Amino acid sequence: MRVHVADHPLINHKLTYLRDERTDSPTFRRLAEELVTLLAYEATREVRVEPFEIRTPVAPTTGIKLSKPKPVIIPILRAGLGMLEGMTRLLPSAEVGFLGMVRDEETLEVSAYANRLPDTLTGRQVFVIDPMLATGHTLVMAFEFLRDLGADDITTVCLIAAPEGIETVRAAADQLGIPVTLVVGAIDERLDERGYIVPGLGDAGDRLYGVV
Ligand SMILES: O=P(O)(O)OC[C@H]1O[C@H](OP(=O)(O)OP(=O)(O)O)[C@H](O)[C@@H]1O
Ligand SMILES: O=c1cc[nH]c(=O)[nH]1
Ligand SMILES: [Mg+2]
Repeated sequence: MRVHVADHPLINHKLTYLRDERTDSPTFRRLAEELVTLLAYEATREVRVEPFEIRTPVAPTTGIKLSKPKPVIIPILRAGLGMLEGMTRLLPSAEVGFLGMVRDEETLEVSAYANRLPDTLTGRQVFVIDPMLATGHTLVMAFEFLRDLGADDITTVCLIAAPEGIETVRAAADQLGIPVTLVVGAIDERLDERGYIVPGLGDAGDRLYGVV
């Protein structure tokens, strides 16, 4: 698994405000969207393109356009929804699938409650978006769903990751035999005893949408 940490002052500036416990929900949502747009720039560096003949007002020229099949963006609900708008702004022609997953706050085990994905993912560029990679259990289960649909090219975009979770996801990607790229805004210090990222930002879903 390739890991790319987007080290950029604008990203670090926005992450700092996102982390700040004084940041309210509307501002948190705006920052999450802005951050994913910046990270998506890196995550789409290898998006597939093909030559495209055009004519400018001055002369004919060959440019490029995104090739088919269209990429697929998969937000992991709830918190991944907070990154969807920013991602589709950069890839407006992408299709969008959905995975709903929640981790048990006590056991940290994950369960899936929603699954609406294309019939096949073979040959498609798949972008999984979820702000937090903590233990990695959520992403591992997501990869298993995607592997069952034939996924062979996955890029995951996260705002913050814990080192422990990255290693878990790396091992799972190797075991599943799927080429995975992880693009992340920051790798934090560690997980605490409740499975929260330290310093992190708390519960991303709650901060985006309130406690349910
Ligand atoms: O790496 P893990 O330890 O699996 O944790 C990461 C997951 O935890 C959060 O979701 P959560 O389960 O809180 O659901 P929510 O998005 O509905 O709040 C987050 O958005 C990730 O999906
Ligand atoms: O720190 C964490 C860990 C998991 N999920 C979150 O939203 N935050
Ligand atoms: Mg949550």
